[in-house]
Amino acid sequence: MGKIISISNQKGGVGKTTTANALAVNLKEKGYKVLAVDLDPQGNLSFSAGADTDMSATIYDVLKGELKTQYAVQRGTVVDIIPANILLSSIELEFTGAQREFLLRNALKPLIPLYDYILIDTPPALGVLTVNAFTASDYVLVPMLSDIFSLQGITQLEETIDRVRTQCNPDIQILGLLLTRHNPRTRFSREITGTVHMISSDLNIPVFETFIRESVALREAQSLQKSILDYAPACNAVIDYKTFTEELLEKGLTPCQKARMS
Ligand SMILES: Nc1ncnc2c1ncn2[C@@H]1O[C@H](COP(=O)(O)OP(=O)(O)OP(=O)(O)O)[C@@H](O)[C@H]1O
Repeated sequence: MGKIISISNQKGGVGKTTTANALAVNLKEKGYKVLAVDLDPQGNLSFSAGADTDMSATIYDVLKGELKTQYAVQRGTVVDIIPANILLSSIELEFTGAQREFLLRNALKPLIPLYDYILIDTPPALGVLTVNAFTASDYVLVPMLSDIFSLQGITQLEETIDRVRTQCNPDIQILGLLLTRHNPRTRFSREITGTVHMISSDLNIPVFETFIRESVALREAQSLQKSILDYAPACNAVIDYKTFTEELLEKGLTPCQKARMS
């Protein structure tokens, strides 16, 4: 049975999409069957994975109940993906009924036996889409920048996850905080890292030992819709994401049973 992981932080531009893409590529490289789900109306993960978002079905059609989930899966240039486009932004207004938090969870159920990992890229907000992602997920992974604004949002994120745990998904676990675009050599970064550790121990959320350094090659690979492992295997951030994937797997993120190959 596949494990579902939301990559989430309500702050924008902290590396959610990049982490979803990099983790998907690395897990696939290790032989796992991986599905990426773009739940961000900006559709950046869909673009970087080489998915078509104009003519093909998207997660919006699935959540509206107009299409079986399987039919929205595309074989992207990087991994299998259910894409998103801007239409998804109307979900907040369109879905006002009871049980609306469970739409994604119900939609993904038939795919769980087919994949080892399902990675959900969430939008930079704590609205109905993110709550749907948390309700569907076994785990949440929180990328963050080493800056003060990122720190301020962590408590609010933790409260939202707590609320989902109480109301919709008692099993959800926070995997930890992943520092992205991090430069440990500046004094400021070191100071912030100290504060991150303080907050994380207050909230009982681990910080990953691996952090991700800044590498322009990541941006290039995304804009060329290429796998980061093919495009720039030796660049710092790509090496860091590989190490991070190992750390994640070592810390117990193993699927219950390898998915059957389709
Ligand atoms: N380690 C890195 N090195 C260099 N650039 C990076 C790195 N991580 C992310 N970026 C770049 O930073 C920008 C924001 O990253 P990304 O889109 O992954 O953030 P996000 O949290 O998903 O954003 P949003 O909240 O808008 O969805 C992108 O242009 C991405 O290519």
